[in-house]
Amino acid sequence: MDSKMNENKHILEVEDLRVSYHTYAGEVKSVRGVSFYLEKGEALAIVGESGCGKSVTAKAIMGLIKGPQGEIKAGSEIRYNGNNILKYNKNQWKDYKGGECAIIFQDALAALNPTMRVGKQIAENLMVHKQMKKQEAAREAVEMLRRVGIPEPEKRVEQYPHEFSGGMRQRVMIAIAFACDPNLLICDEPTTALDVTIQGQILDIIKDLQEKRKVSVIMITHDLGVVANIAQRIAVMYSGMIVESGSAKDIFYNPRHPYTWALIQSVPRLDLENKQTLMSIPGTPPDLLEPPVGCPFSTRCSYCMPVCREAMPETTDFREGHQAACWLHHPMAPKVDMPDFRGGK
Ligand SMILES: Nc1ncnc2c1ncn2[C@@H]1O[C@H](COP(=O)(O)OP(=O)(O)OP(=O)(O)O)[C@@H](O)[C@H]1O
Repeated sequence: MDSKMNENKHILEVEDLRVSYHTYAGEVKSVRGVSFYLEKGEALAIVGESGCGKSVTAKAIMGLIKGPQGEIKAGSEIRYNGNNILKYNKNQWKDYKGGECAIIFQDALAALNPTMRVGKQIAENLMVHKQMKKQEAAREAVEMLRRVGIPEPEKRVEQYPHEFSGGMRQRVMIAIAFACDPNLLICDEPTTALDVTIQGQILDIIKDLQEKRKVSVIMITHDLGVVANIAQRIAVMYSGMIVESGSAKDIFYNPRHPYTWALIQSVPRLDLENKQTLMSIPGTPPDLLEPPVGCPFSTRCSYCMPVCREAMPETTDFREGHQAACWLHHPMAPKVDMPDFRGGK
């Protein structure tokens, strides 16, 4: 990737990110050479099963990997508007974390301050990041709650987080995140704990704010179904690596990695009506204490060839921006029948 050429287009470029945790059991290699970019104003989804390194990647971008247990390996780069944030000094981190990027976690109750009324929590952000006066910030806090769909916001600003339902608390988190007016928003499983109807409402709010404010979004989820309407591009993660990435259309209709095939077959598709059999992926992901030398998916892959257990596959480029790391795409690999995901009625 030519970083200079893309500096104006890409708000974020992650290159060869490697993150480990040092535990009593040994070194957990949580993220093992992840590279991706995020264009200004776009929404990118990072999708994969639990434990594949999605949250650790998000934490690295937010500067939340703490030593001595957590270590970002030398050679990793996270460039925000062209500058490697891993080389930031204290003040640069403060500006970046305070005003440039925000994160929405799955567990809103843990992320909110239980001792402070929600209106005050939003207003404080507005006072710090938008230099508003107290009264103006209090008025704007009401407006922000209204914008994220909280009824009777004038009353609700006076309440504490425990007085809100799960879905309403998630809306408060979104309001707080947007109060900083971020250019980059990371949503880490923002709807996982919520029921399906509320999930849809929360995703709509994020999508609406993203489009109106031209915020660049990274949406992290284990559920491919969640990203279909929100993400323009998708990166599929497995065992600390990105195994496939491309436009949402490429990933849903023309996926090239057997893990993506398995993921898609585990998500219900409305356009296939009753023609689809849902599958779960047999087996478990590899232990990140001792990741395999070959393709990490080889132990669960029904297309596995002997070479897959011996060496990591190279990345193959397909259509523009669509890549997958799988030996099946080597020009000399035996031809196999790939599943057809074009679907439709
Ligand atoms: N503080 C930590 N100490 C030790 N290991 C950790 C720590 N945080 C994460 N890990 C390990 O790093 C790996 C990746 O974890 P991560 O939380 O990024 O997964 P994930 O894909 O976000 O899954 P989930 O959705 O379940 O959080 C896992 O094996 C996890 O056990």
